Amino acid sequence: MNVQALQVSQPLLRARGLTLQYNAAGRTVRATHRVSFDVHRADRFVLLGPSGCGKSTLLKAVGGFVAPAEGSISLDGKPVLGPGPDRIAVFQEFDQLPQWKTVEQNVMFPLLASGRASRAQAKAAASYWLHKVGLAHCADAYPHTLSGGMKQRVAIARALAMQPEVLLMDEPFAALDALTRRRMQELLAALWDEVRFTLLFVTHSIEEALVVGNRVLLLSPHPGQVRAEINSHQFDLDSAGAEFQAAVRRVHGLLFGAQEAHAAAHDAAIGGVR
Ligand SMILES: Nc1ncnc2c1ncn2[C@@H]1O[C@H](COP(=O)(O)OP(=O)(O)OP(=O)(O)O)[C@@H](O)[C@H]1O
Repeated sequence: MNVQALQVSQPLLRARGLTLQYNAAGRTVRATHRVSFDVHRADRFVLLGPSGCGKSTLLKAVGGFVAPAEGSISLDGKPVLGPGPDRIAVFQEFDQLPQWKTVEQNVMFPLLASGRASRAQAKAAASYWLHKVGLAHCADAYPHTLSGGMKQRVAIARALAMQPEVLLMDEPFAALDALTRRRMQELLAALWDEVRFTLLFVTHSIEEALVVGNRVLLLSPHPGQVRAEINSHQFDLDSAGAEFQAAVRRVHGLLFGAQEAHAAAHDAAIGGVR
C-alpha cells in the first residue's frame, strides 16, 4: 500500500479507550468505560444504546466539552482538547436557537462569531442553507413562531453552514411526532446524499439507527461499554421488510440479550426461593 492510500484510509475521528466520568456531590459517576471507535470521512456513524449508556457524554467529549478521565480523541490526526468550529452540534431541545435572533440571523451567527465569513458571505450561506432545508420563506421569522420540526431544520442549516468536519447530533428528532421525525430523517438523508458530511448521531431507537447510519456502535449501560459494531449501509428509509425486521431483532438481541437472560435467571432464582 502506498503512503497516499494509507493516508486516505486513516479515520477522521478516532476515539480510543474513552473512560468518561462526572464528579458530582463528592462522588464519581462513570458514564463510559474504555469505549473506542473510528469514524471515517462521510460516515454516518451512530451511537446506539439504552438510557444511561453514555451516548450524550461521548458526544460531549467529541465536542470537547468533557475531558476524558482515560483515553483520547483525535480529529484529523490532532488531539481534541476543547470545543471548536470543526465540530458543530444539533440537540434535541427546541430552545437551542436564540429567540431574539431571526432565522437568518441564527444561521449567520456562528459564521460571524467564528470569523469564518464576512457579513455578506454569512448572509449568502444562510440563504443557501435555508433554501436547502425548505425554510427560505422563514428567513425573517423568529424561532418562537416556528414548529418544532422547523426549529430543527434551522438548527441543521446553522450547523451545515459552518461546514464542520463532523456534524454531531444528539437525538435531534426524538421530541418530534412520528411523521415529522420521518420527514426530518428524509431531509437528513437528502442533505447527506448531496453534501456527504460526516455525521456522529446519537439515538436510542434501533430503527432510527439502522436507517440513519451506515455504521452503528452498540453500547450497554452503567457504565457505557461497547457491545458490538455493525454495518447498516444496506438499509434506508424505505426499508421495512423481513430483512430489516430481522436486523432490528438482531440488534435488540445484541443490546439486551445478556441483560434479559440475566433478568430471567434472576426471576427464576427468586421464584425458586418462594
Ligand atoms: N452532568 C452530569 N453530572 C453527573 N452525572 C451525569 C451528568 N450527565 C450524565 N450523567 C450520568 O452519566 C451517565 C451517562 O449519561 P448520558 O446522558 O451520557 O447517557 P445517555 O446514554 O445519553 O442517556 P439518555 O439516552 O437517557 O440521554 C448516566 O449515569 C448519567 O446519570
